[in-house]
Amino acid sequence: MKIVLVAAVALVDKDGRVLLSQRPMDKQLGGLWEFPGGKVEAGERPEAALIRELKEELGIDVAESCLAPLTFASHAYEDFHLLMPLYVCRRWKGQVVGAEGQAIAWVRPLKLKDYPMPPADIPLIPHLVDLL
Ligand SMILES: Nc1nc2c([nH]c(=O)n2[C@@H]2O[C@H](COP(=O)(O)OP(=O)(O)OP(=O)(O)O)[C@@H](O)[C@H]2O)c(=O)[nH]1
Ligand SMILES: [Mg+2]
Repeated sequence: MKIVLVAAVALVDKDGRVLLSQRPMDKQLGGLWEFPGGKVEAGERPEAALIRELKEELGIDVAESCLAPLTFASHAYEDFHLLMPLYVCRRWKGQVVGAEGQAIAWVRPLKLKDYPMPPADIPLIPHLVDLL
């Protein structure tokens, strides 16, 4: 089984809300709400991948020192195994926008369950509820 490494982040605002981003309808798991991030490219560090994806997807600048590891997802999809470290970040530069046209939402931890998420993400929610 191919292991795919994806770096993701829970951006947390001053009110303790978490940012979710809606996957484009035409992609795998389209329409589901996910943590921003993406695939780590060959030779790339996960933190660098995340900083790159945050710029591309949300238009913000994040310093590596502001990425704190929280937990990870390990999930068997039909065609690959997802290994996804989840960081927490409370500081960034710029205004968070759906830079690729996607919907975004700031969500209170206890409301995360109201947003349909990929199966790999479900076990991550209690960690955020505990933290926040
Ligand atoms: N970013 C992100 N990906 C997730 C989450 N949960 C989850 O199962 N995934 C899966 O991890 C993979 C990440 O792929 P992606 O499509 O976001 O990758 P990417 O941003 O590099 O985009 P691209 O491959 O279209 O360039 C997808 O298979 C996606 O379904 C999540 O919370 N955030
Ligand atoms: Mg992505």
